[in-house]
This record gives sequence, C-alpha cells and structure tokens, in this order.
Amino acid sequence: MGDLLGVAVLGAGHMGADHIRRLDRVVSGARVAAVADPDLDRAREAAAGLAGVSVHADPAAALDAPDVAAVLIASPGPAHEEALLAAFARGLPVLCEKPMVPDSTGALRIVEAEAGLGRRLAQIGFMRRYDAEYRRLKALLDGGGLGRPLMLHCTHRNVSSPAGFTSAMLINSSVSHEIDAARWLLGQELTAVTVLRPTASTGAPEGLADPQFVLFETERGALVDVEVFVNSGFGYQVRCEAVCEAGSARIGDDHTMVVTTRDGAREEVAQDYLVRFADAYDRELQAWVDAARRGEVTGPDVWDGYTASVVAEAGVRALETGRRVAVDLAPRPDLYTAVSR
Ligand SMILES: NC(=O)c1ccc[n+]([C@@H]2O[C@H](COP(=O)([O-])OP(=O)(O)OC[C@H]3O[C@@H](n4cnc5c(N)ncnc54)[C@H](O)[C@@H]3O)[C@@H](O)[C@H]2O)c1
Ligand SMILES: O[C@H]1[C@H](O)[C@@H](O)[C@H](O)[C@@H](O)[C@H]1O
Repeated sequence: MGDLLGVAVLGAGHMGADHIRRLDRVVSGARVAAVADPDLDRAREAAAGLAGVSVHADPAAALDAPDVAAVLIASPGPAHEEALLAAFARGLPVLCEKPMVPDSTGALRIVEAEAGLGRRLAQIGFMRRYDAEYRRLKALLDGGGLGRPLMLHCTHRNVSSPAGFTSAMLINSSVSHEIDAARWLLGQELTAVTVLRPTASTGAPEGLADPQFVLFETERGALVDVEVFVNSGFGYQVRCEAVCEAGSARIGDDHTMVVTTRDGAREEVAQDYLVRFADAYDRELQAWVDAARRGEVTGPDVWDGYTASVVAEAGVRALETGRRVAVDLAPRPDLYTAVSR
C-alpha cells in the first residue's frame, strides 16, 4: 500500500460512492484511505469490503487519518469551502467536485487562499474536459480549420431532479458544466447572461422553473445558448454544436448500442451522468492521481471554479429579474491564466 496515493473521500453519496469504487477498482496508483460522511452508515456502506480504510463522521478527522496524502471532495456544494481550506491548511492536493463553492464570495476566498500559498493544490471536477467527444471538439476548434466560432448551441437534459433541487440550481449546479465547457472550448470569458423561462413542464415539481433557456455572451462576441431541462423524464442528454465561419461540429448525439428485435430497432438512451460520463470521470481521476504522485496539480483550476460561480450567480440574478446581467470578475492573481487549458 505504501506506494499508493492514500485518498480521503469527503461525502459518500451518489458521486462519493462512485468515486470510491473508481479509486478502488479503476484508477491505478491510488487507494481509499479514509471516508467521511455525517451519515456514518452511508460512509460505512461505501467503504465496505475495502482494506485499510478508516470511517469518520467529521471530515477533518478523515484528513488527519493515517496514510492520507490527498483529498477528494464529494460533499454538497455548500460544504466545499471549509473542506478546501482544511486541505490547503494541510498542504494536501485536492480534487473538488463542482460547484467549487456555489457563492462567488466564498469562491473568491478560495482563490485568495490558494494564491496566498503560491502554488496550485486544487483541481475542480469539470469532468467534461476529460470526455473523448468534448476533447475532439476542442482539438477541432483549436486547430482552426472551421474558422472563427460564432455560436455554441448546448442541450443539458436530466431524467429527473433530486429532492430539494431549486430553480437556481438549474444554473449553478447543472449549467455550471456548460459555463466551464464554453469557456474552455472557446478560450474566452463569458461576459453577460440572460435567462428565459418557457412554460414549466408538468413533469417538474411544483414551483420549479424547468426548463430554462440560458444565453451567454462572450468577450469576443460569440453567443452560447443552453437548453437546460432537468425533469425531461426520458434521458440524460448532453449535446453541443459549435457553429463556426467555415463549418459546424456537433457532439453528444447518443451514439450508443442499437438493439434490434422483431418489434423493431431502438437505440439505448443513457439515464444519468454516471453512464454518459463514466469514461470522463475515470480519466479525470486518473489524471489527478498521476499528477499528485508527480507532485503536480493539473486540470481545471480554482480560477475556473471561481469564474463558474460568478457567471452562475449572474445567471441566477438574470433568472430572478428577467434582465440581462453582466459578469463582473475580481482581478485574477498571477498564479492563474485567463482560461486554463
Ligand atoms: N461532476 C458531476 O457530473 C457531478 C454529478 C453529481 C454530483 N456532483 C457533485 O458532487 C457533489 C455531491 O453530489 P451527490 O449527488 O453525490 O450528493 P448526495 O446528496 O448524493 O451526497 C452527498 C453526501 O455528502 C454528505 N455530506 C453532507 N455534508 C458533508 C460534509 N460536510 N462532509 C462530508 N460529507 C458531507 C451527505 O451526508 C451525503 O451522503 C456535489 O457537489 C455535486 O454538485 C457532480
Ligand atoms: O449535480 C449534477 C451533475 O453535475 C450532473 O452532471 C448534471 O447533469 C446535473 O444536472 C447536476 O445536477
């Protein structure tokens, strides 16, 4: 076990349990050393069958457990700031699920804390950057063959939203992925946001503004539209089409298994992110572990996480006021580039 990177996983819910399985069975070079969840039964269940794992109700106790050399944060967004600061205080490399910190003031405190250390410790869990289709689209756009990008048309549909999901969360939890993907694909900051709400679906919980249509403007004049629909009822569908001056390119067309029977042919539709982005999560964690073992931190950074929180907050204000809201970013510390690659 000595050579393996010992990881403390904070939060053993949907994502935490899946990441524990991934660290144990898929990723090489790491092992789960500690698990923390205030719901101790959940922590014990997620750690069941793994050797040498301690289980804690208190996240700080997990960080201080024997053999812990890195932290994976998979608790709910509002718990991330405290967990990130605790990891920074111990000098531990950390992979933090999105949203890094949902409110922009807290997100800025994380930027300042890491910049104060003078070195990167955190990678933010924008896993689409590790998805094969997104990477192909990014390489195509960077190659320049399609010319200048003018528009991105994005679709983000979930089968259903979890209990407690609010209208704001369609933007700061779901669309946070498109915010990061658009910045990364285009290499530009998002500068303003407008949100329209069509008639809510009768399939959505009472009072939830679902679906929404979110429109972003970018610093060099491109437009990014996102249909976000978290109670579509039929599938997990994430698509993106880039329209450029010399052509267009689209990803996410559900190319999956085609099943044929005497009744006809049907294509399988992914029902959740754990299926659609399984390979992306695998690559994301492997890249994080490999970098940590080299003493490095790579991937989406704290500035990307902060920017996503500011843009999402502007989006929530746009949703609530029905107005176009400009994005206002704090000065960027030298530790970070404008949009990390
Ligand atoms: N990258 C993705 O595609 C993706 C997908 C789903 C969720 N997420 C993110 O992962 C995180 C967790 O989401 P989830 O769906 O697993 O939620 P969940 O509700 O299923 O699980 C969260 C768990 O964290 C525990 N918890 C609460 N406070 C804690 C604390 N202070 N320290 C440790 N554990 C704590 C809860 O008891 C629960 O077991 C969120 O930030 C969410 O946005 C990311
Ligand atoms: O937290 C989840 C997760 O980030 C998924 O990838 C996204 O599709 C959902 O909409 C969101 O609620």
